[in-house]
Amino acid sequence: MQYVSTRGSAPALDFEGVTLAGLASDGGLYLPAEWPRFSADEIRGLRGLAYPDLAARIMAPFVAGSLTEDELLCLCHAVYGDFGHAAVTPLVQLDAQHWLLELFHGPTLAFKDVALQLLGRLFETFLERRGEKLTIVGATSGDTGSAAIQAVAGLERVEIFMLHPKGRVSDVQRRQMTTVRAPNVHNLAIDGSFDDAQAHVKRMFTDAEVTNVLNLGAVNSINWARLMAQVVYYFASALGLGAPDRTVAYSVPTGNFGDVFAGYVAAKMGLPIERLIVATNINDILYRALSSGDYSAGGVTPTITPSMDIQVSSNFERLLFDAGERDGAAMAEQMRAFEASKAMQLTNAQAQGAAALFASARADQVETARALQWAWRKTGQVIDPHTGVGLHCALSVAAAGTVAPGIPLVTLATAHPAKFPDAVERAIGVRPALPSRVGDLFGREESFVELAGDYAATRDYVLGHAGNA
Ligand SMILES: Cc1ncc(COP(=O)(O)O)c(C=O)c1O
Ligand SMILES: N[C@@H](CCOP(=O)(O)O)C(=O)O
Repeated sequence: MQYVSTRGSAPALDFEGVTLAGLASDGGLYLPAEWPRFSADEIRGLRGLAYPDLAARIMAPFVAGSLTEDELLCLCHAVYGDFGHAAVTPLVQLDAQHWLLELFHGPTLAFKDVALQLLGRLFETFLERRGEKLTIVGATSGDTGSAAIQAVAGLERVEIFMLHPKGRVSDVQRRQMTTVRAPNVHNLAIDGSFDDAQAHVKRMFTDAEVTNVLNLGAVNSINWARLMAQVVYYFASALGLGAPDRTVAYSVPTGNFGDVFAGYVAAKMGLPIERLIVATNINDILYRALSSGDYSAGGVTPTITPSMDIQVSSNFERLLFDAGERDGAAMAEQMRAFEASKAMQLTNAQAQGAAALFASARADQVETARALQWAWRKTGQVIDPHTGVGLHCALSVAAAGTVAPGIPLVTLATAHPAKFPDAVERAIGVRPALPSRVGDLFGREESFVELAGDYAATRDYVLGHAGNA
């Protein structure tokens, strides 16, 4: 399988190449040159497989040429054998139409573990093979950071610098990052928003001062391998609900557009997905883009769903490229203009391509709290606020008839409620406890460095400390 950049001028790479490269050298994001496709019969043949076996079958076409089927299967068993639930990503029924897909049974209690546990092992495999080392720079609004650090802490060939916006992640999220003591882990709290942190990270990949001395890698969803691993749970859940003989719709709490783009990939591969609901909080650039074509970033307002406090959604570029005409030069121009003005209008082809599968809804903080109350009172489920945004949007699109009553509507439960205990307790009066597998998070000492919000501060810190672990 070959991968091409959304901006058209970076070299095409194989799976090993894109996994280690992260961002393309032209600033674009890698996508498969073409989508592998499963027929309805082939999808039917996947029914009943255990999650690790299913994962290996779904991901096989994407890794072809870089991993053998046996190597991939071995990795999948090693990664998914260790989750806190035998089904890895279990479905929970809420009522006749609504379901939750629980994605938080990994070690750091959010959906990020599903992909990052695999990515850590892919790094080890490929770096060992090449005899190379990798300096990872990442940005997090809370969950990617903890999952990535957990996945790579202690690895000999990897060093990680993780940027989070100071004071804008939950205490549990911050402690999951800053209490990990490993010589290859650096936590940086920057003045600014997640968008600022993500912009610094992307800029480093195209800054020759950095790339001339460091072999940079990415753990954010700019790394294709992240999205590839997330495609699997769309297949697992849809198969469980009757696919391919029944269509399924999904409501996906969205920030960087990675998780919902994985659903788009599943649909491209032949999974019958009725609709993908892009569920946003009040930082609603994606809601505006998908409902009116206006993709313009305002300031970021902090909310009770901090992981989705994002206004520049990295992976939206992948959709614009693929749903438009896969024209790298035009995409590069469109993104250059957006980076300068922070505003863009979708082309007709992009808007129509997106409208075929996506719908969008938004939830403010009151609506989010009401969704938590609905889940608790009607079904006894304690859900996290990000899942609450997804559930509010699922309930509202179902009420509006956008998804017909006979079609199962699955809300992705992207984090464990105990990651956001204050917001959950305020909404339903119940304080969720951390599962014991997280250990004594509040008894451990924290360590992180505080940096100013400008790019130079981050770049200089990374250049000054890389390799000094
Ligand atoms: C708990 C949670 N829900 C939802 C999201 C949004 O996912 P995505 O950035 O893939 O759109 C995130 C952050 O990525 C998250 O951490
Ligand atoms: N919500 C995310 C933001 C980064 O998203 P990613 O999927 O691109 O890594 C987080 O928790 O850090």
